[in-house]
Amino acid sequence: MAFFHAGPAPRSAGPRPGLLRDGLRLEPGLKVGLLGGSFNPAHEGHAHVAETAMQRLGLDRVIWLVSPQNPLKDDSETAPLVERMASAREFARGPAMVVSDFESRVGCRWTVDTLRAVTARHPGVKFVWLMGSDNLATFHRWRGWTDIAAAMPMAVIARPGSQLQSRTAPAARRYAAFRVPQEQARLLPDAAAPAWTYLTAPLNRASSTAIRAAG
Ligand SMILES: Nc1ncnc2c1ncn2[C@@H]1O[C@H](COP(=O)(O)OP(=O)(O)OP(=O)(O)O)[C@@H](O)[C@H]1O
Ligand SMILES: O=C(O)c1ccc[n+]([C@@H]2O[C@H](COP(=O)([O-])O)[C@@H](O)[C@H]2O)c1
Repeated sequence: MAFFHAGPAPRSAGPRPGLLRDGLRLEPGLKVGLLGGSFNPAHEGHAHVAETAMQRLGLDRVIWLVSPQNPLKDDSETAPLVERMASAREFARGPAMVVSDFESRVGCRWTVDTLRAVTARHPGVKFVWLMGSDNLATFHRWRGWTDIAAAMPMAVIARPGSQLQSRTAPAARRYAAFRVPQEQARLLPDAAAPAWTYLTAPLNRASSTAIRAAG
């Protein structure tokens, strides 16, 4: 199957830059996971999330969206974007993983804006938002969180230390009726938002905070 079509973007996509550089575009119908993160630095936990989602959801691609700055985190500890892009590339192994500076190029910091920009630029692509369960626990504090949930289906990957808290979080309760059992996770990319699933993969303990503390 051809994943990418090289050449000019179609008229319907407009002239605006998309998730990929170099004149490449994502074919309509592709199932694409979006893994937003600070990657400060990247680590095996990110590869674990991306690979788990790829396998369990049957994704064609996972795009690692390197955030210019998490709006809820202190920026004094954030390494320059070029360093975090390079770090993400070290762990995003294989042709199905793509590291993107889209948010920096289009000037988005808030995920709700990013998802609007992404879906407008890539009509017909089946996107799924990916995140660890620590982020589900605090998801209700994100700007426009109900709009994010309405923008595309979401897959949450279990992370040590946040599993119980995330399962009882306001977002989990609000969208309980739209939860797809993990045994049926392959249906998620074709499901209508706010469908979501919670994947209890084997756990991975890696964290950027621990790496920074050790370094
Ligand atoms: N070990 C892990 N297991 C599950 N999800 C993870 C893991 N590590 C990171 N994630 C998820 O990957 C995404 C990007 O994470 P991020 O770049 O913030 O790394 P982090 O290790 O959480 O960083 P920090 O410790 O600085 O907060 C988030 O959705 C986060 O929940
Ligand atoms: O938009 C928000 O309100 C918001 C609040 C917290 C985190 N995010 C996004 O969540 C993703 C994971 O962030 P992080 O720092 O945990 O890697 C990343 O894409 C952030 O931009 C987004």
